[in-house]
Amino acid sequence: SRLLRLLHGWWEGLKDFYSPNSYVEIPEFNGYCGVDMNELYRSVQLYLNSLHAAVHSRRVSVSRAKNSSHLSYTLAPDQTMEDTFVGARLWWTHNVDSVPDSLEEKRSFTLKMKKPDRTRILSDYLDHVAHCAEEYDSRSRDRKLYTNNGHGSHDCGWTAVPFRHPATFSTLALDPELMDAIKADLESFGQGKEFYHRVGRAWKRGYLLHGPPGTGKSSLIAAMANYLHYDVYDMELTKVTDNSELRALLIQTTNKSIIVIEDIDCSLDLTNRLSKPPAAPPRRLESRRSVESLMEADDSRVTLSGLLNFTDGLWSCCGEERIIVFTTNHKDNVDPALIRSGRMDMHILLSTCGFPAFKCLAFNYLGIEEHDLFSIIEQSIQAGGALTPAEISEILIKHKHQDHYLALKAVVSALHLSIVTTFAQSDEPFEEEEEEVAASNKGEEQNAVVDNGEVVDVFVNNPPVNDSCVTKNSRSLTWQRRVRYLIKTKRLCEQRRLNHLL
Ligand SMILES: Nc1ncnc2c1ncn2[C@@H]1O[C@H](COP(=O)(O)OP(=O)(O)OP(=O)(O)O)[C@@H](O)[C@H]1O
Ligand SMILES: [Mg+2]
Repeated sequence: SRLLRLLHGWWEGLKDFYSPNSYVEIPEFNGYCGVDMNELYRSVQLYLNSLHAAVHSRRVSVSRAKNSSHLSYTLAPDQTMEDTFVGARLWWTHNVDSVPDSLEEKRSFTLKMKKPDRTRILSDYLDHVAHCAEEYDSRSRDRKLYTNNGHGSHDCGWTAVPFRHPATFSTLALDPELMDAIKADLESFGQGKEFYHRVGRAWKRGYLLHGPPGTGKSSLIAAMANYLHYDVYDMELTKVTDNSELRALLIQTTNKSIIVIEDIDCSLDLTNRLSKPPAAPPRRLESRRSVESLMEADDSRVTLSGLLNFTDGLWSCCGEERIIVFTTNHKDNVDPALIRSGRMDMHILLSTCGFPAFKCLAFNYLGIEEHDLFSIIEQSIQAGGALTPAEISEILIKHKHQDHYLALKAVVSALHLSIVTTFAQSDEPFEEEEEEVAASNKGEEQNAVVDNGEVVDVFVNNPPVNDSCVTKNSRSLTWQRRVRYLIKTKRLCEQRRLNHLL
């Protein structure tokens, strides 16, 4: 049998010598006994999957992992698929051999190419394969949403569920300039590997999202995760018992992930650092460090300094491609140390809906890009109508089976109510000129006032929906004046009523 093997070897060598082709084998496992997984094998598998051309070859194996939403295609055993690279043609074959006396199989890919191509392109081609595979893996893998629900131990503090939030940048109603800025920032972060290494910074970035409830902070986080194909770690700070648990949680997070701490000002008493009673003077010559750690030991909760270490201490660099996002409704309540630049690199204010953002919502919810009422809505927003995207989407959902006119009219009413409420709460004096305009504009409103004094409600329930109420000079100003006039009348009515009561 030794002779046979020798002859076989010679025969193969001879064949190789005269064959115009060259072959490269990529086994699934390294070494003879096969214990180490060969990374390249997996890359080739992903690469062929990414080409999707595998689907066109005669036989493919299709599989789906449990809970996954993606099908994965692989070449069936002994099937061949063709690829091209810088003008060369290459053929991949998947080999599956059964191992004698065992249930296991020996798998490998064979790459066939013309002999001259081997020296010319092989190493570039394999780099290309690895690169495409990595890209494909990060795009197609199922992402996870992790949370520290308090049941986990230090070994595994996170529990995961599939992350399938549908928010994307195209469904998000945002000021277009802000949206572009955020996207550009995320993109340059995602491609910044070399940059961060070159300048000696940890490859991470912090975003502070602030703004009133319902302006899309959580939705933006989901859109960011979907945009970059990152996992999300939703950290519930109140469930973390102490700083060391915080660190343990940090270490367990994977690369390419967003770590979120919502309502940062509510989850931690961030003033504790400033309002802490002065520590008793150290009795002996203790080092400053140990005094600090004693102070922290007092309250075994997570402290501000623990959180600062979390965001940019040495341990925060234990991985790469991390984004940390804090959200808050009141930026002023957050300790400045926590959000100084370098920790939170970009501060994003999400506020009430501007007109472009409204148009985006109207398109998403009603499927319309233009409508007669749009100009009225634009004017009302300019005149100070402030509704959050959440409030507007709520109105649009409520009316989604009705006429577009009714839905938009409801938005106009809500905007006017918000203007009226804001103005009514302020006690800005009216200017002379406005008084005059108001006087000259007396009309239906006056009648309404005479009726019962609830002029504002009349106005709000019957918003003027065409240009008839707008003078020719300046639309938005007239709107504002009109509203202010009404408020003034309402204030007067209230005053009269109060006087009457007195
Ligand atoms: N900018 C937006 N674009 C589209 N939809 C939005 C936007 N903002 C809010 N919404 C809608 O309003 C709902 C609430 O938004 P979200 O949870 O993102 O607000 P939030 O800012 O995180 O509020 P909170 O401060 O209360 O956590 C979402 O379900 C979303 O559909
Ligand atoms: Mg939220």
